[in-house]
Amino acid sequence: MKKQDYIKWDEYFMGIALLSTERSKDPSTSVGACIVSEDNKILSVGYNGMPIGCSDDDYPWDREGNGLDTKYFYVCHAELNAILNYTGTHMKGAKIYTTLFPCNECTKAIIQKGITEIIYMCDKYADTESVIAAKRMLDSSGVKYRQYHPIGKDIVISL
Ligand SMILES: O=c1ccn([C@H]2C[C@H](O)[C@@H](COP(=O)(O)O)O2)c(=O)[nH]1
Ligand SMILES: [Zn+2]
Repeated sequence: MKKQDYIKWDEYFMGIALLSTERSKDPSTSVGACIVSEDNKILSVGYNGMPIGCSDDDYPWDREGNGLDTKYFYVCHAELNAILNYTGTHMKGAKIYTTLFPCNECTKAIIQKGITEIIYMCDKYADTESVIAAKRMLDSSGVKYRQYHPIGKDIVISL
């Protein structure tokens, strides 16, 4: 008889998005994303981080202060990184698993690449204009989104 306690696709891909957050250097919000084809093949992954050549040690991670001294002008978002990291030809009909609901800028890129479903974990910025705008664009373009609800299974990875 086959093993019964295997994880389903949602747990597998959200698990990879969650593992990707472990690469983020953001001290307040680590985000991970995993893009998956229609037939459940992983196309790309990403996390929020500074652009190539912009040292994690030289650029700010602050949330507040003078705009140029905060992270917001510099950090590349997880979903955008996952899209940019993809080396294949197309991602039409793909799904994106992300640990945080995408902002309006990531949402534009998601729509333009032909991704048709967003599975997100946390929506802590639901009340912000960015996420309200994101949902408006998703609704207009017919991109589905649904929240992932953890099943309460702990998986320990010993490294
Ligand atoms: O779509 C998104 C929105 C935000 N992020 C990243 C950008 C920042 O590194 C953090 C948010 O930091 P706060 O301190 O919570 O403001 O999340 C992202 O990757 N994708
Ligand atoms: Zn974003």
